[in-house]
Amino acid sequence: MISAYTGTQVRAAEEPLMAAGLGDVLMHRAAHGLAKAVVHELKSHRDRLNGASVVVLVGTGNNGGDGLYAASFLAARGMRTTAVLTGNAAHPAGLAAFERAGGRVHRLTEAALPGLAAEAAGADVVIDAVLGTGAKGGLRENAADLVRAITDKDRQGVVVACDLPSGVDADTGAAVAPVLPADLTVTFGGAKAGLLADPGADHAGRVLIVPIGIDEHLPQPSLRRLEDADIARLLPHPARRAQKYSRGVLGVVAGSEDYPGAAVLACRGALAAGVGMVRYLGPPSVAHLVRLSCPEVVCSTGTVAENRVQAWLVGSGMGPRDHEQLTRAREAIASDLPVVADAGALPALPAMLAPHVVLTPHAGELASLFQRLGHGEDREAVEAGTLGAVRHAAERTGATVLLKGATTLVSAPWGTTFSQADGTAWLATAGSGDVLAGVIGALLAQTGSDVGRFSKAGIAADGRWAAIAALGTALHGRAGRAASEAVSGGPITAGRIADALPEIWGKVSMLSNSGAWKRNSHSQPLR
Ligand SMILES: NC(=O)C1=CN([C@@H]2O[C@H](COP(=O)(O)OP(=O)(O)OC[C@H]3O[C@@H](n4cnc5c(N)ncnc54)[C@H](OP(=O)(O)O)[C@@H]3O)[C@@H](O)[C@H]2O)[C@@H](O)CC1
Ligand SMILES: Nc1ncnc2c1ncn2[C@@H]1O[C@H](COP(=O)(O)OP(=O)(O)O)[C@@H](O)[C@H]1O
Ligand SMILES: [K+]
Repeated sequence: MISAYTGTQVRAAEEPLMAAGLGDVLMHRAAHGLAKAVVHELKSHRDRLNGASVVVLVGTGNNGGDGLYAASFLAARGMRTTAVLTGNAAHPAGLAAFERAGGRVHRLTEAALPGLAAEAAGADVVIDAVLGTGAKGGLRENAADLVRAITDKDRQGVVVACDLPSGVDADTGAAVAPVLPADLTVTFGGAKAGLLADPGADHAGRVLIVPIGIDEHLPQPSLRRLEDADIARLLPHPARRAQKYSRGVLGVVAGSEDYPGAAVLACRGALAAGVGMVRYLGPPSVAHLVRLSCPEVVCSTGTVAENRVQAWLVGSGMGPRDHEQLTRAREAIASDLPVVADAGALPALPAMLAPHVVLTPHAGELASLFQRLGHGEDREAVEAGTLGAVRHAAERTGATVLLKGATTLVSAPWGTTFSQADGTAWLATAGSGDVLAGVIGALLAQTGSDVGRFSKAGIAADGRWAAIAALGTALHGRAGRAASEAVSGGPITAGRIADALPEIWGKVSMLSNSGAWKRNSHSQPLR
């Protein structure tokens, strides 16, 4: 599991060590980690480190100090290093170390700007050490002009951000332009939440976490990301004496005369994600198509209450005129069972929901939801601050909210938040969200009542709905990537995501099963 923290949390964790006089030690650890990462980047791009050119953009605070110390280590290894001081001061000890190591120092003035921008654009590495966790707002004046000038040029080398790209908010991921987009962000003490939420994640590139010895002082993370080992631990496996009902039944209320395909894709997603059975409720023409496409699905009639299931999926491919389906959706939401409420169900929600109801809007749908709730956040505002938006929506509705996008965020109403970025942009294809809703529905049906599975992984009972939604997102993303890789990185259709999912499930599960497999391979076969 990747844990991420707000800037304030990390600074508070540094506090006891600072008070013990270890501030310099922390900074040296950070700077060493940054320098090592730069060397690693350089080695993957060129044969010799000697003579490589490094330009470090330096701010007035400790972030600039990290950059200067890191650059001094690089200068000592024979690299041509230039520091551009963007403010009227710089970390004194860091600057002295840099000058001792033979680095060149330039102050950023209007006159010097074009030349320095050209040097940065031509450098093998640019280190962005202008602003870190202490920043308020975006880059000021000259520094902003310099970043614009560098961005406008054809760059040769890589950009490495020190702690976070300057202009990105460490807590929220909101960004104030201009931001120099990084290929790699080297972050200290713990990942900053803003690196795992868009638009911050857009600017961060790859993220490397450098430990600086503050782990024991870090609080509960503000944001988490499931990795392969977590997925392996959380995925359900049928007990030896399982039968289809004990494995979980998902009721699907989706599709309409206008969008029958959504029902099919939701069912395919659910079937691929290991559910014991899918029961479909909907118009006869859609049920006919579902039967033809997925003969495994049992099509039922009657009300929601008349159909026994462990979880519901409602809303995919439904419109405002699909009254019978909307009635079913409302009944499912009012039941005490876990529910995924997707697409067409979102406008039909009651004012107050509970965490076992998982809403799955994209940014546009979340903006519409806010407008119905009397809040002014439009789509642009949601996209400019996805983490704030998803948390606000969860608090306002009482539901678990999953905001879809390149980075998908899931928030429980009291703040357990997950960020998953497992997929590929090829997932942005019609029907992809229907498959995701099916996958999450299937996982709710299988694991919703299994509180122990999540508590063993450190996830509180009330946070498990968000964890299940994150788990589904992680599988969906990985399946999309695998489907695209199967066609050499080419485009995919939504159905392919479902087709690729069982193998992804199997491969990831082998991580947790490997111990048992080893034991089995040593045991004698029965004769
Ligand atoms: N604690 C430690 O020992 C460790 C800290 N570490 C490192 O320290 C970083 C945090 O350092 P920090 O607190 O000095 O803040 P930082 O992000 O450098 O910026 C604040 C400075 O910039 C200025 N400024 C503010 N806003 C601005 C703007 N919009 N545009 C321009 N300038 C602006 C503001 O001055 P002002 O002009 O407002 O008076 C202030 O001087 C952290 O991210 C990590 O890299 C690591 O080494 C681990 C050990
Ligand atoms: N650029 C992207 N990179 C990765 N995943 C994406 C990207 N854009 C969309 N997705 C994912 O694709 C799915 C699209 O869902 P949705 O917008 O509901 O599509 P539809 O309504 O057509 O089914 C979501 O899971 C979303 O997170
Ligand atoms: K920075």
